[in-house]
Amino acid sequence: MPNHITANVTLFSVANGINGASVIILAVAAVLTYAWFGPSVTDRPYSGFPLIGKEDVKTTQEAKHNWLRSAKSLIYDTLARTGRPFQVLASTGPLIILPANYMDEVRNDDRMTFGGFLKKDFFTTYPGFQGFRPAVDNGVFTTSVRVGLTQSLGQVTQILSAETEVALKELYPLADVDWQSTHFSVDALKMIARLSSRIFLPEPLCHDPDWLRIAAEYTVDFFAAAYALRMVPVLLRPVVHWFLPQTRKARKDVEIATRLMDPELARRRKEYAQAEKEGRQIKKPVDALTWMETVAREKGFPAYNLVWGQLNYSLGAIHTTANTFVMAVYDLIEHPEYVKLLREEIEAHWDGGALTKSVLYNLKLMDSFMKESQRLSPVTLVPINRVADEPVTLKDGTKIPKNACLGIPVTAMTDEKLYPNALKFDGHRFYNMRMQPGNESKYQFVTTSNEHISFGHGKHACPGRFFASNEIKILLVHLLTKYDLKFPEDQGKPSPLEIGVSMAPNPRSSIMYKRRATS
Ligand code: HEM
Repeated sequence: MPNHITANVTLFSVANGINGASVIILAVAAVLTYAWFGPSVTDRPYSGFPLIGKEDVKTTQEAKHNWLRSAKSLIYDTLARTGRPFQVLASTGPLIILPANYMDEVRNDDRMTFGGFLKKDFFTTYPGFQGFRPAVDNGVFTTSVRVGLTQSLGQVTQILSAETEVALKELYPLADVDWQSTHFSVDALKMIARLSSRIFLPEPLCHDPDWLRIAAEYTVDFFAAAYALRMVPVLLRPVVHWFLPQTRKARKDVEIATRLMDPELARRRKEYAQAEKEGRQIKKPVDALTWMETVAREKGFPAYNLVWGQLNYSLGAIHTTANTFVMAVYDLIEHPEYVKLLREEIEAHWDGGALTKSVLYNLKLMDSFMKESQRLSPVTLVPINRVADEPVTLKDGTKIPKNACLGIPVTAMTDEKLYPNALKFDGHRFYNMRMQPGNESKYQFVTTSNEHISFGHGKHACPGRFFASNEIKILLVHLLTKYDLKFPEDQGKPSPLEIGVSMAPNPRSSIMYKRRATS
């Protein structure tokens, strides 16, 4: 403490007859109170961008809550009115929103990084948050998805299909009975966690109920912990993160995942070391542990943490795919004419035997249907997120300060100039565009563009989208051929829960299902 302050404190305590301990307690309380309620440096808006969403509220906290409640209208209304960059106070602090026409400039510019965004927003240095460390620390995780997972798609399609059959039978077992009700988004999360784990981890670990719980829940626990910690002033986070129930839960998940995976990792290390000693080639299992281990060795990261890598697979793959799948199923129920058309398409290309990559490729109406569903119901309103690692001046003179967070929202996906009748669901939209000469690869579910950015676009476009596409198609094939679906009489298509920029199906909403007589 500087001398003059110590002197003043001493004088103050002597004058008031308060002992030293009380002064220290009072001083700590004052610092904590200031830290909690005082303005935070990280919440200070950037210069040069109008701040939207704080006009009618007094405090930063209120502005952050306003963003959580009304992100969609703040983005759409402001861009419709001004068409210009602006900033909001997101729960993470100020966030610059750039209109869609900045896409070309941002998507491949290395000065604005996706890893920087994860690092800044998700506390990757605190225990419990290690699930995003792999995506931030080095390129091993992303390369393992881009190369290992994508190249294995042919090999894993049949495994996914067989696992889907078993999972569906277990979840919806009853044959020859009337309509049953279920919370479909909860089931979908279980199914995607199970299918993805079947590919990412070896047996029997992939079926371990404790692991399956982590695979489905770590994302929720992780984001809940991040939200809770963001509400704590920056100065106090290094201490408070040890005590919040949400951060403790995330830490516990990482502990359990480590305990579950350690024996398998130790077994593999021993086996590979022995084989190397004997100069023997071994056939490694096709799973994410192998993909990450291979890339880590090639890139020179022998101490790469495969448990954290596996958690990163869950964070990236499971909720995103489950939510996209649920939205597609809701759209199917809302547009039953497509149930008939998609069943006909499946019948035309699949004999009920092995479900191959090429069968999935030929399901072009299903592909279009999924893309249309994702266009109107993306899992996030801002799929492109970056942090500027240095000051950046864009072509029109817009200056992005160093360390600023920026995002590009999905507004182009409902732009009438790009999509006639943009708000109307048209399952044939992309099928018809794809059938135009020269367009075969332009409008597939996995194709990214400035006009369809649900998987991002450019350098960081989601490398897991090919796998996600196959997983969703396999689920739809089995669901459509084996079950009839409808909404309960008293409930239409459920609206998604909108929390900030996240759009998630409401877990309380139900659908009805009935096993088809022919299945
Ligand atoms: C429907 C499901 C999915 C959606 C909607 C989705 C969406 C996204 C988005 C919006 C991005 C950021 C792109 C950008 O900034 O340009 C992204 C990145 C990424 N996704 Fe996905 N994703 C999905 C499934 C998956 C799956 C199954 C995996 C596999 C593990 C995965 C792994 C990744 C990785 C590694 C990145 C970072 C890429 C990079 O930094 O270059 N995603 N995803």
